[in-house]
Amino acid sequence: MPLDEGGLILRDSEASRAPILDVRNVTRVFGRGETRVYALRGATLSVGAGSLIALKGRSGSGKTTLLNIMGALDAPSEGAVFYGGRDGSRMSEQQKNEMRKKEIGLIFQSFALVPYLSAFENVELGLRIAGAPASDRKRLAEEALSFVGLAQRMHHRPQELSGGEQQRTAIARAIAHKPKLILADEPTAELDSRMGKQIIEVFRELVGTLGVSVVLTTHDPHIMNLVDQVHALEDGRIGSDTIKRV
Ligand SMILES: Nc1ncnc2c1ncn2[C@@H]1O[C@H](COP(=O)(O)OP(=O)(O)OP(=O)(O)O)[C@@H](O)[C@H]1O
Repeated sequence: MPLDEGGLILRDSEASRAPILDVRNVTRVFGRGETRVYALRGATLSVGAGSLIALKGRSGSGKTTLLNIMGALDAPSEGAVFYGGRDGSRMSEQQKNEMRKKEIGLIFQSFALVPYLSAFENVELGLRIAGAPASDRKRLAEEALSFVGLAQRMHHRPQELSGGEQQRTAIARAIAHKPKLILADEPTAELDSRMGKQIIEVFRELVGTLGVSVVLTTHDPHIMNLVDQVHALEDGRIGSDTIKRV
């Protein structure tokens, strides 16, 4: 019987059946008194293995807050989050850090690449932070950059790459350590529609070939047509117009 890091004992069948991420009735409140803001009010979402999911919603609807909680960068005020069956509230900060480094890949809108490092060096730095052994880093970085179609451009710095290539470098950095879950906050917002579509194709291939799950936020209706599920956030709730395509 596997003993998970949070100390919960799971039966084999339960462990394999558990969604990779389960957000249950999560409320997140910021501030106190008159400045109190409910960023999430009872949001529930389950992410199965190998799914490509979009979160949509107007500005301030709680998308980034939900993504941060999914990535264990933030914790709910009420409700529960289970990471692969592990109850987040029973995990220490160190356990969450380890999980984040090994099991989750984060991609931000602004790419967050180090400007004076090449694409390869940016990905290698990410692997170093994730604790990948030195002997594996070169191979893993090259594999990830080839996967996103940057084998020929990996020794260029971000400023010598197009917006789409920079975003693909950020994806390579997020996938190089082979996480189970990728969380991407508006990954296509700064790209034109053709490049945005290419990025979704990279995610689609990750989901199809490696069984990774991707949750992204977007305002773009074209992107929503390309994913498996679209969940609408409205005033901190996951609304009834959730569309499921699978
Ligand atoms: N650290 C914080 N302190 C106080 N209020 C916050 C904090 N983070 C978010 N909020 C508030 O919570 C609400 C939800 O914010 P969030 O960033 O999750 O929305 P969003 O849907 O991602 O918006 P956008 O599309 O503009 O990025 C907003 O009203 C925001 O002002």
